[in-house]
Amino acid sequence: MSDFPCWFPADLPLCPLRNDEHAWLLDDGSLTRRLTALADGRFRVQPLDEGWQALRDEECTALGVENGSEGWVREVYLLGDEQPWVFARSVAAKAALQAGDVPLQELGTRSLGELLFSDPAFSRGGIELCRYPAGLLPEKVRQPALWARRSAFSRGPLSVLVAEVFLPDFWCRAL
Ligand SMILES: C=C(O[C@@H]1C=C(C(=O)O)C=C[C@H]1O)C(=O)O
Repeated sequence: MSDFPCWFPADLPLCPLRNDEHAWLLDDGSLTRRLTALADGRFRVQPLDEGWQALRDEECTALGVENGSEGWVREVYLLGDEQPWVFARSVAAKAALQAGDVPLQELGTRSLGELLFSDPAFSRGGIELCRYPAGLLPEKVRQPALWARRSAFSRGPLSVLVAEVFLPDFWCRAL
C-alpha cells in the first residue's frame, strides 16, 4: 500500500461510499458541531503535534505552493466520550499565514472548526476522499484503509487544508 494519500473528488459518479459513510464524509457543516451533538457534549480537541514543518508534496499541490514549502501543521484527535473519533491534520502555508491574521498557531485545545465556521468570509472548497495510509496515522489508531476526507477553507490568500480520518470508535457510535 502506498504511503501517501491518493485523494479523489467526492463527486465522482461512482462514489464507493456506503450511504451512512456518505452522510458523514460529505457533510459540509461543522464536524465539531456534529460530533459534539453525537457525544452529548462530551467532545474535546486533543492536540498531538503542532509546529512549522515542510509540508507534504500533495499538500503543497493542493495549497498551490512549491513542493518543500514550510507551513504550520496541526495534528489533533477529536475525542468523543474521551475516545479518539477522528484524527485531523490541518496545514497552511507559512507565507499566507504570516501575511494574515488567522491565529492558527494559538488554537491549542480550541477547535479549528469553531474558528473557521464562525467567520463567514471563509469558503470551503470541494471535498476529496481517500483510504488513508496507515503509516501516516498515530500508532495508537494505526490501521489500513480508514476513510478520510479533506477540503480547503479559504479566505483571501489564506487556505487551510483540513484532512480528517474517521476512526473505528467513531463508526461504532455513529452507525
Ligand atoms: C473543520 C473543522 O474543524 C475540526 C477541528 C480541528 C482542529 O481543532 O484542529 C481540525 C479539523 C476538524 O476536524 C470542523 O469542525 O468541521
